[in-house]
Amino acid sequence: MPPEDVAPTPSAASVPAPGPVPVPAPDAAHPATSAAPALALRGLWRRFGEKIAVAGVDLDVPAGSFYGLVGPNGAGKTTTLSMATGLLQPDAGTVLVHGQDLWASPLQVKAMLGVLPDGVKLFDRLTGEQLITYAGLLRGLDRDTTAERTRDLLAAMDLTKDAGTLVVDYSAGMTKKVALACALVHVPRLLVLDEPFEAVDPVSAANIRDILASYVRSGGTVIVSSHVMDLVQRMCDHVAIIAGGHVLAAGTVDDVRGDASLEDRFVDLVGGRVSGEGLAWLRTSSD
Ligand SMILES: Nc1ncnc2c1ncn2[C@@H]1O[C@H](COP(=O)(O)OP(=O)(O)OP(=O)(O)O)[C@@H](O)[C@H]1O
Repeated sequence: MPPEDVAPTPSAASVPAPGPVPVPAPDAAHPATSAAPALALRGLWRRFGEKIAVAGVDLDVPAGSFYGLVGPNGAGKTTTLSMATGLLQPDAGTVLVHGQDLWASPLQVKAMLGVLPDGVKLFDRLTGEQLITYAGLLRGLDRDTTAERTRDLLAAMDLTKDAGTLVVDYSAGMTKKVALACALVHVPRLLVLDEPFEAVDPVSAANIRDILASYVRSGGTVIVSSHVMDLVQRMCDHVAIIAGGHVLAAGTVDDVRGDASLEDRFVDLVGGRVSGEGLAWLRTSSD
């Protein structure tokens, strides 16, 4: 949905139920302070040794948008999102979240963020219920609110029956879902999700999409990275295509894809298709 089509902020109770739980409206928890983009990246650079992972990324994510970040393996998506969320210091550039400089005021800015990082270790010797509770209390919620939201989030993620299981014993998809619950519990203004649907079953993925769509309708902003072009085309209203640490295209999904599908546009821009001819030895029959 383009930001201009975002409905006026409804109360949490009037948002269509995303699965079993109504997610509190982000703007109820964080009154709007400005019309600045939810996220503005300016001249972001990051090098690892000789490897330049991110080479001058500029990006504006409009407030109230559902923004997809796509790119081939090694494009720099995770590095960009890590710098955008305070997990990795940029070599150069600025990160503004709702107009505030993240690296200048990390504590204030991080209070507005909910982050599902890729590959960051969780406190997995806690149960799922304990981990969400810990995230809520760490974010300054009171015990009653934390308990209520933990229960709702466990239900929304289809984890109620596994609430007492240690996270270390969760499957990959269950781990992703409990980490997403931790990112949501304090009702951030900006949710940054690195490959949130990876390893998640189709029913849970549909429930999560509903939760995120409802969150956006109620005034929040979501950024997701994904390799599933069809999903991004259907779910997101904006998209950026990144390759080699650069933004190749960014804007509304319709503007970026033009008359083609997002996948075709992606392949056109990024290139890299190879024929299987070099793998002649892989054929199983002799003809
Ligand atoms: N900690 C690190 N040390 C060295 N190189 C790194 C490190 N993190 C990332 N890189 C390199 O930076 C580049 C960008 O990596 P990044 O993880 O940001 O890509 P990505 O777009 O998220 O990829 P994928 O889609 O495969 O997850 C890659 O070449 C990667 O090898």
